[in-house]
This record gives sequence, structure tokens and C-alpha cells, in this order.
Amino acid sequence: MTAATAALPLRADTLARIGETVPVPAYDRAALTTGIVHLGVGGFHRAHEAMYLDEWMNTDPAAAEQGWGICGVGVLAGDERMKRVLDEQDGLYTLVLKHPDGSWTARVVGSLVDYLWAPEDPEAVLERMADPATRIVSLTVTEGGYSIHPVTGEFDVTPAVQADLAPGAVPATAFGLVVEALARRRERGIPAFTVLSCDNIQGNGDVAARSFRAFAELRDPDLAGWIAEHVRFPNSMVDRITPATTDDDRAEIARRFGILDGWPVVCEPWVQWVLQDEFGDQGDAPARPAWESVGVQFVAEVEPYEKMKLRLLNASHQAMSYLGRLAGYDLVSQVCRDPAFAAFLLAYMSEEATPTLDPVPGIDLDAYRHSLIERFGNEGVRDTLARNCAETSDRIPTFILPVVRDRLAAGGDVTACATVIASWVRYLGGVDENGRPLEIVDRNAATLVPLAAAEDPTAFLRQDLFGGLADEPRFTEPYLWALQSLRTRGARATAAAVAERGARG
Ligand SMILES: NC(=O)c1ccc[n+]([C@@H]2O[C@H](COP(=O)([O-])OP(=O)(O)OC[C@H]3O[C@@H](n4cnc5c(N)ncnc54)[C@H](O)[C@@H]3O)[C@@H](O)[C@H]2O)c1
Ligand SMILES: O=P(O)(O)OC[C@@H](O)[C@@H](O)[C@H](O)[C@H](O)CO
Repeated sequence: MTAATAALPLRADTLARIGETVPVPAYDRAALTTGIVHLGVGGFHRAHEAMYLDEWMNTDPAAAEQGWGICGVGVLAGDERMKRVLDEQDGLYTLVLKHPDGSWTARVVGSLVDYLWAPEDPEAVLERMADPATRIVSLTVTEGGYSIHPVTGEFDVTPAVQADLAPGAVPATAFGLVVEALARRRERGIPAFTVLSCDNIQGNGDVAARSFRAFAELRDPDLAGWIAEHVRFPNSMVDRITPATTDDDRAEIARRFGILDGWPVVCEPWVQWVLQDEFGDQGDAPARPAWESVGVQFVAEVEPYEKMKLRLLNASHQAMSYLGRLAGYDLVSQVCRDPAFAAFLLAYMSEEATPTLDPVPGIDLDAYRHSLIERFGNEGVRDTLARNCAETSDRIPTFILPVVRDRLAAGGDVTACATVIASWVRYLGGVDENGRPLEIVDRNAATLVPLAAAEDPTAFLRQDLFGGLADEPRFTEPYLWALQSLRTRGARATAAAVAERGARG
């Protein structure tokens, strides 16, 4: 395919022709019924869970007969565009893997068979979740989507949650929707569905259980008791770097593969899913897809895998992003190909994060750390630092602060972690070291920006989310050092200095 003019719009009726160029679903989509409702259909769900299902149904002719098609649900107002695009494309989308050598491989994924936008039709969402055919409700609603307080770990009753708890309210949050659907199932004698969180949170299933049960408790304690008894919340470790799709991606997909796709997904080739096999009984119907036949790892204890991934991969994204942006970089691959920053990341991973991990069955942690530097360095992926700099007040408490707490408890040094927090403070200054503006995307920006600019450099650490770190000299000493170093020497030299100075305890 050479000219975009020859490209075909992606739809059910063009699929056979598109299939002459790229692999398309081998199963009969028209006959595929829904068994999973997924809340938060963004890039990641489509690169991961939906892809695994598609692969399973492509490789096992009997799989599609089990009715595991996905009905996507958009909960937020901003999901309207996804609704329009997926409706126009009959739920189909292109998944493109970007390889380190610059080549792209594409396929069309067909496991998403329907999409409902909750603000438009909440009743349809509720009835789809209450339908006995729905056996799993999965979620990728971001770290902030569980309304968990960063320090207490308790459910936060935000104004949106409060509104969903009002008598007669039409549910508008994930909590309101899921709990109302469970109430209907209980009333109708239908087994509870399994709630499967696929977000990057330590103990994501346990956290989801805490949030949904807390909401139910506030709504109706009897219902909360039924949920505690019947709803399963498996934990999982999920992994595939999936940057936001750009217009350049769309144009290139038309050029390379002849597909006009309104919202394709682009990602790295690596994919991993480690899942706890805790799915609620569904009577005669299977409780979950046979994902193990396409490489999903089912294990009894997911925690060591989650911890490894969150503290090495996701925390490294935080560790590189503010420093990298301050130094003038835009892409993850650029920072990781700079030896000073690569050394800083390896120092953070091996000296501060790894000592806090438990042994991970079957994983060589040294090889894992180096594989991360390689994955980050994949120039084809074009993951932006800006993506990882957004909503920091959710991400730092999820990925970096647990390492700080464990290190301090064990009497270890936290210089690299403190440097990451200091780089966030510098980043909130809104300009990089070359005077270029830095965009601050954080729902708490109005609080964060003035605190970062305060005369007392520890004022920033007095926020709730740091849980008392301002009074911990073993943290404030390296933090003040890093702030000063960033001011006087800049991000690159500071990163190099941390890497050179090595572990101090
Ligand atoms: N992108 C990745 O590389 C990646 C990899 C592993 C895991 N994840 C997990 O998936 C999540 C989503 O990533 P993505 O790349 O798909 O993002 P995305 O921006 O493409 O999609 C996010 C989706 O979540 C929805 N959402 C956000 N907040 C919500 C809320 N409070 N309630 C309900 N819905 C909400 C949005 O409306 C959107 O549909 C991440 O936060 C992370 O936990 C992402
Ligand atoms: O998506 P978040 O907010 O959980 O974290 C940002 C990135 O670290 C994350 O998306 C990674 O790319 C992903 O977790 C890789 O599997």
C-alpha cells in the first residue's frame, strides 16, 4: 500500500478486503455475544485484554461460542468520541506493534462488539451489566478512578460519589453503575459478576474490592454484605507500553496498511498479564476465558509481580519524565538513550527499588531491569514524557512513595527517589532549562504550583499525600540536596551525580 487515497475505512463491510493486507478476526463476529463489560476503553484495554481475547478466539475455533465478546462502556463525558468512532467502525480497530527496528505490524481486533456511553444511556449500561450473560466487569479507569485516599488508603467520598449516593440518583460514576448492577443481579437471583481491575495499582483487585464495597456499604449495608460474600476481585499485573494515538499514527496506518481508522491503537511488542485465578462461579457457564492458552500467566500470588512492575517500570517512568522534560527531551526513548539518565534509572532500580521487592518466581531481576531500559529505548514507540508527567498527584503516591516508605523503614538511602520528587517540584515551575514552557496536567495543579514555588522548600512535602515526609531528615536531606543541584547544575548533571554516588545504605 503506497497511497492514502487507496485506503479503506475500517468497518464490518470492508473487513474482507482489509484482510487481504493485514490479519483480521477469523471468528464470526456477527454471532459473538457479550460476556465482559469493560469500563474505560482507552488505548491500553484495546492493546491488552481485548487483544488477548481476540487472539484466543482466532486460535481456538470453539472459543467464540463461549460468548466472551466485550461491551465497552465510557463512563466520562470525554468518552463520547470513542463512542462515535467505534460505532462508525462496528467496534473494529487496528492494533499496531512498533518494533525497535522501525517496522510496524498490524492486525484488526474484533473482540469489542458493542460500546455504550453511560452519560447518554445509563440504563442500557446497567442492564448490560445486570444481564446474566455478563460474567466479568473489567476496568481501566486509571489510578485516580478508585477514589482511594493516598495516605489512609480509605475510600474518599468525593462530590461525584456523594451525588451517586443520593436517593433516586441515576448512577454516573463507576461505583454507582457497578453497585446498582450488582443490586439488580442480587434481586433477580443472578450470580454476581467478577470485577477485574486492570489498572496499575498494587493489589488492584483488593483496592477495587475496598472501593466498591465501601460505596455499597454507604448505599445499603445488606447489599454490601452480599457483595462481600459473592463478588470476586482478582489481582493482576498488566503490562504493555501503550502511548496515546497521534494523527501521525493514523496517517501512517493509512499509508502502510491502507486502513482509515479513526482511533487505532499503537504499542510496543512486549505484553504481559499475570492474573490471580479468582473468578466467581457462573453455574454452567465458564467463569473466565481460557486466557492461559494465549500466554496469560495464572498464579496464586500476584503481589510480587505487581510490585516488581510498578516499582521498576512505572516508577522509572516517573523517575525519568520530570528530569527528562527539564533537560529538554520530549520522548521516553531519548532520555533512555542518554547514558547519564540510563545510569540514573539503573541506580534507582537496583539500589532503591529492588531491595524493597520480594523474590519473583521465574524472574531474573537484573535481566528485567536491563530489559526495561531496552523497552524504553525503542525509538519506534514514541512514548512521550508528557504522557507520564500528567496526573502526577496520582502517580507519585502509587509508584514512588511506597518505595520511599519501605526504604526508610529498612534504614536505606532514598537519594534517587528524593531526586524524583525534587524534579517534580522543579517541573511545576512551568519552564524547562532552556526556557521552554512545560504543561502541567494535574487536577490538583492549583494547589501544587504555589506550593512548589513557596520560599520554604519543605512546604511542598507538607501535603497530605507525603504522609509526614517533611519531618523525616533522612528524606529531606537528599531532597534539599537534589533541589539545589537541579537549580545550579541542571537535571542531567544531577542524574549523573546520583548514579555516580551510588547507594549509601
Ligand atoms: N497506557 C499504558 O501503557 C498502560 C499500561 C498498563 C496499564 N495501564 C492502565 O490503564 C489505565 C488507562 O490507560 P490508557 O492508556 O488506556 O488511558 P486512556 O486515556 O487511553 O483511557 C483511559 C480511560 O479511562 C477512563 N477514565 C478515566 N478516569 C475515569 C474515572 N474516574 N471513572 C471512569 N472512567 C475513567 C477514561 O474516560 C478513558 O476511557 C492507566 O491509568 C493504567 O492504570 C495503562
Ligand atoms: O498509565 P499509568 O498512569 O498507570 O502509568 C503511566 C505509565 O507508566 C504506564 O502507562 C506504562 O506505560 C504501563 O504501565 C506499561 O505497562
